[in-house]
Amino acid sequence: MNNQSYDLNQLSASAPEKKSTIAVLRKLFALIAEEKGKLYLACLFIIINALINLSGPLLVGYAIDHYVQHKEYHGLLVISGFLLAMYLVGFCTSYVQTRLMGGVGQRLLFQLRNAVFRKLQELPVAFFNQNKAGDLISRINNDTDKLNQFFSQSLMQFVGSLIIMIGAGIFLLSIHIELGSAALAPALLIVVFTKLASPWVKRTNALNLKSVGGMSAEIQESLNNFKVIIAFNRRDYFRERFEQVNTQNYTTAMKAGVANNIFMPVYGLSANLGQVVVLVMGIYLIATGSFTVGLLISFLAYVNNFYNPLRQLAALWANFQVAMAGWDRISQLLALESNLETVQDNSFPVQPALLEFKDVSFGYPNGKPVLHHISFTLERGKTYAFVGPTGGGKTTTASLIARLYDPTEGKIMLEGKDIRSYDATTRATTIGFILQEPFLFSGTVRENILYGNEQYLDYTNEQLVQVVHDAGLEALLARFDNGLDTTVSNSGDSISLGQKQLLAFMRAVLRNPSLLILDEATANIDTVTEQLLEDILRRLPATTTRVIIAHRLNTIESADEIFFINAGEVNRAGSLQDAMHMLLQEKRQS
Ligand SMILES: Nc1ncnc2c1ncn2[C@@H]1O[C@H](COP(=O)(O)OP(=O)(O)OP(=O)(O)O)[C@@H](O)[C@H]1O
Repeated sequence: MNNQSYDLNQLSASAPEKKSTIAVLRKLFALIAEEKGKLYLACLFIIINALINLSGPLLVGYAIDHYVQHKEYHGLLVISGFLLAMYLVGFCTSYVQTRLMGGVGQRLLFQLRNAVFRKLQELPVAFFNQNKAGDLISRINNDTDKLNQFFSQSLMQFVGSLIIMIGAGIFLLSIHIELGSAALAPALLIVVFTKLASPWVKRTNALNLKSVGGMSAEIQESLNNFKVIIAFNRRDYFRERFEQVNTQNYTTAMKAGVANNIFMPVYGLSANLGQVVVLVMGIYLIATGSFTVGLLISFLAYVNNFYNPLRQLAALWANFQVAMAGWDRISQLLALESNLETVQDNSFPVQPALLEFKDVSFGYPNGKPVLHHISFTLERGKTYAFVGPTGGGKTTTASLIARLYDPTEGKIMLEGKDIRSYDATTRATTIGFILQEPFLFSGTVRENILYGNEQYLDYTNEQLVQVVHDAGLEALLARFDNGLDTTVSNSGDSISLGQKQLLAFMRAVLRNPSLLILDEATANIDTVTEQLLEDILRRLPATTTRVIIAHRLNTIESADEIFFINAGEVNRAGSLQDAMHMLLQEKRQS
């Protein structure tokens, strides 16, 4: 039911997206819909530029046949002046077009990165469990930039080259249909080759982007764990692993390089074939008197005008395949939907329990079941303890209460209503969760304790200190040298683990939740401070329900009820002694 896989690498392997190029381009253009005006203007300039390029050879041919051969230098000067003016206009339109498209590409990049980041924020915890941060960063940074490069640098060149090519083709056929057809014939070779080679080029680039993502994930993992690496002297091991992914990246990049350059020689060969055909046939036609020298020069220039853009198209086509491979990786991510959907629950429960598990089962995606048909209730104002052996399922149960995941079977009711019917904000204000490994943001103590709490955002430090005092948290704040202004850097790495837990505790208590879950929240705190936390917990409003997960049984002495969680079951333990007994007796089976 809710065991959807979010592993992007697995998804791409099992269901490679098959979308037409036009459909993809349409989707991308929709992202920059407000840039339409600029796109049209850039298109207009590129058309002007193409027309200038196309009319050049015709004028040159005309000048040779009418002025050079008859030695009419005035006419020649006029045509030369005209050509110069045209090329200057061409320079200006080309410059403006490049600037316009540079902006469009950057805005597309901006929109894409926003869209990907927004999507990341919508996705459930299961998604982050199954994907490596480094690979996601690579998708946001690297893959989106491939699209930017195509849009800002290649797209208009692509359009321009196409127009010049089509125009030159038309001129060639209209000047002399037989000679024109002969000149264009080698282009068929290109069409067939492009059709055959493109899927391979795209695939090779996709593999390369994937290995860039893999390398980024490897770097991220070793940077995150550098302390363990140094402490265990595992530098060699990580160096080897990095060398492995780097070698893989090198190999895929080399293959992508070959693939991206494969079009160039074939296109060059066709262009040369075209020139040779025209030269041979053209000289023959001049000899038979059915063609002029001026026309042959114009003709050769148009053959150039046809094949040069084609050569450019070879490079641009490769860029396009890279961009499409990048887009596939981005669109896989954008297509994911959170499986934590919101449901309607219009019931009006009378005096419901604060929280109820109704026949709940749960297992992680691709993992074994963790909870089997669990039912229990949590009443308002009571303190509950979850105990059990390591890996027994305590954190999983707490994560289900906070709706980090949905049950695979059964229902969880919050205040008598399906927990899935609450919006994320209401749920987060009702349920406070202090995680086993609290995460802090770089900033100050103030910013961290007000994280996700709109209520006190506008308070001055003095007012906030008063709030902290009223909540009985002042002794905790005193553990930080500069109080609210103490700097927390490196995502909390600059302070001790115990201090991190204190901050997470303050953050949760200040939100005044109806249900506060503490998952091993005091594991790194000294006994005196722990006593302090217990006092603070006791002073929470009488209606606040507390769920304490702890291995140290003394921390749960004050619990009203103890649940023993193990082997997929949740059982009432009765007293602390019972819990102790169960812990000693039970072998972990889950
Ligand atoms: N993100 C995850 N993906 C897959 N399996 C997981 C995940 N988190 C936990 N598990 C598995 O679920 C089971 C229960 O884990 P859980 O963290 O709930 O245990 P716990 O009782 O809280 O343990 P501890 O006391 O060590 O914190 C374990 O077998 C664990 O391996």
